[in-house]
Amino acid sequence: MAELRVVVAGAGGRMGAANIRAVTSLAGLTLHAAIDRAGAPAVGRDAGLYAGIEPLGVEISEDIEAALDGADAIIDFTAPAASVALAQKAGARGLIHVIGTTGLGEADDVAIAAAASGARIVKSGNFSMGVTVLANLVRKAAEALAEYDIEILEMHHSRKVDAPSGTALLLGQAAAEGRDISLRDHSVRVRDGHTGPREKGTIGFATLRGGTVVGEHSVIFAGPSERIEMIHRAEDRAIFAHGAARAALWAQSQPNGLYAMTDVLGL
Ligand SMILES: NC(=O)C1=CN([C@@H]2O[C@H](COP(=O)(O)OP(=O)(O)OC[C@H]3O[C@@H](n4cnc5c(N)ncnc54)[C@H](OP(=O)(O)O)[C@@H]3O)[C@@H](O)[C@H]2O)C=CC1
Ligand SMILES: O=C(O)C1=N[C@H](C(=O)O)C[C@H](O)C1
Repeated sequence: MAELRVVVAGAGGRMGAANIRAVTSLAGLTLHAAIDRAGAPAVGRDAGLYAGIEPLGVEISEDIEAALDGADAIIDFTAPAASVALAQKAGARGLIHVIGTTGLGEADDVAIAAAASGARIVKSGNFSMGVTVLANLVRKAAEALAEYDIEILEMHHSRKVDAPSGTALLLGQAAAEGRDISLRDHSVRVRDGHTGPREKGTIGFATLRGGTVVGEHSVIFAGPSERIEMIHRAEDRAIFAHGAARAALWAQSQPNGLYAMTDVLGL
């Protein structure tokens, strides 16, 4: 099979750099173009040098349409509005679109699902193998421990702009599926002041921010006289970038549609 020609979106960002390193180091992919927000400081810089590796001769560009000409796939860890716009372009051109962006609203999700009629879109709040497997374990534990209270705690670096994290919501969704309830109707995202006792059957979220933490998530099942804690600690952004690259390669042999990382891993 020919090498997959990948456009890395958000090339000037933390994940953009990790994605450039992954795409240029893994077999089966080639860096076709790198793009960033119009006017961003990375625009005009060599994508390799910006990502801390050797020069690649690929300049980070703000011209999205030119970048997509001749491309097969977009790996996109940017911002919600940018990801929706890229999904629509991927749909119009029949591309593969891997979306790692978090903080998407309901309208964004609807627009991305609509774009997937013309594209192969793989979207996940976390592209690591560890979290994808953890979500399956959480679903099973939530079902088996039907009476236990579920709390999800996450900590990320001080530059993160959305909360709860996409991963916390993904794990919450897995727990809700295990309980056969709607996460939207059962989640408690903030506690402050005189809250009263915990409402039975809810899924609580707590958010910590600070320093350079790549990403830590705990799912706590608290029952009578015992507690189970499932913890994932991300140590390097390469785990997300490698998962995204794997998703792009997997999507090559799929029909148009919207997929999750569980589909990629066959879970
Ligand atoms: N699903 C997963 O596995 C993971 C998801 N993420 C998510 O990925 C996203 C990015 O994270 P991170 O790299 O840390 O954030 P950064 O802020 O470091 O990077 C985001 C990049 O996207 C750029 N950008 C913003 N708007 C546009 C646009 N319209 N077109 C092109 N580029 C744009 C930003 O430019 P500028 O700064 O100039 O605005 C920046 O370079 C977040 O939503 C984060 O939560 C992160 C890690 C793993
Ligand atoms: O913004 C980040 O950094 C991360 N975002 C994702 C999330 O919101 O869960 C994934 C990872 O935890 C890092």
